[in-house]
Amino acid sequence: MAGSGKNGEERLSQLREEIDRIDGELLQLISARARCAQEVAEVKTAAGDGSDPVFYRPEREAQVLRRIKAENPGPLPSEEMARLFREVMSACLALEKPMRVAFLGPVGTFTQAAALKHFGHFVNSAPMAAIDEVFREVESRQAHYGVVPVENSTEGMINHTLDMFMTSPLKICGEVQLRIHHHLLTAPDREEGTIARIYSHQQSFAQCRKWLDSHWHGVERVTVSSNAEAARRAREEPGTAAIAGDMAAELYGLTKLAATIEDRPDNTTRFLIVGREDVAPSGKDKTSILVSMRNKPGALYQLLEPFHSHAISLTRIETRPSPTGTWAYVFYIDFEGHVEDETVKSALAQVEAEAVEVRHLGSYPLGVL
Ligand SMILES: C=C(O[C@@H]1C=C(C(=O)O)C=C[C@H]1O)C(=O)O
Repeated sequence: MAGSGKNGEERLSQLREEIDRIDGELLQLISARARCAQEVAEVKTAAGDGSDPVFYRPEREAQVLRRIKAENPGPLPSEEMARLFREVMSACLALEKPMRVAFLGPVGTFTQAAALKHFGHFVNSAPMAAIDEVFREVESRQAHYGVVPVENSTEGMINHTLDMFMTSPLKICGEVQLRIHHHLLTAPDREEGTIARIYSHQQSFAQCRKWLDSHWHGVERVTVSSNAEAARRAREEPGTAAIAGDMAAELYGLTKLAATIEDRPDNTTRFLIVGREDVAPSGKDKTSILVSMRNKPGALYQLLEPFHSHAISLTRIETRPSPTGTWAYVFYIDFEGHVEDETVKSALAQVEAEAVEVRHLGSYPLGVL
């Protein structure tokens, strides 16, 4: 039988020697890569104007990760290979100065998981109590970037985030999607029969509504400000449970009464990365704009026609009430392409001719991870 007996032992020790040799090479190669990244930072500093130079380049990172996925020979899945390289780049970048990334907290939220997925684990992630605080932290230069949720595949748009762009000067620099798995969690010593109250965030309750109705009908549901807060309470209060994700479960040492209880198996949340700089084209980009139109017949048609005639694919259009007047509206539009593309420029010029105001919220790489 393979793997047993003297031959198996010999083969194992050969393979371990081979792994040691490869690890030695990897060590040298990763170090060589890190020295290159360090030198890139020196060049950027020398070319800059003396003010805080920007080392992080979202479009370049997207290109590196896309290439890794395209050229991955296996057997590791491309997603996993990209995640490994994500961490290598994150460590290389942190050599210069670890970035500070503000996210919608507290610690243990899905937004923190999204921030670490996008930037890797070598950034300093800073929890904020509310979406507007994330924006303020970046606007006031206390953080390099911010991460906020913008839409969920089950529950729709997060209007608070959209509305921030009406007043904030920040740019969208990236997007990241996260599969959201919810669990019913309790402190390890609790009995299932003693649970009289379930805590969670309103979005998570909505994403697990059917499951809760059929399994925990009649048990009190209490909405709190985040999943992590729900987990904290479940840890402390006897007779309670929480709906939250893996990060919060781990953080508060909770056990799963039931795993992956979301009603839809493809439950996904999309997050935006906000920052102060424009992002150069990466080759596969998306653009977000905010348009306010005059309230007249055909306004929506006039807004959409230029995208159609330039064969630009719209990925989303949302309507929000305008802050300036009753029954006036602003449209949030996401479309494929970068604002530096000629077709995009031409379509936007046409929209601008008809609109009261068009604001470019950012062009950024399509999420890779
Ligand atoms: C090395 C660079 O700087 C940073 C580090 C990168 C990397 O490690 O590959 C990529 C982009 C930047 O965030 C660069 O601009 O090429």
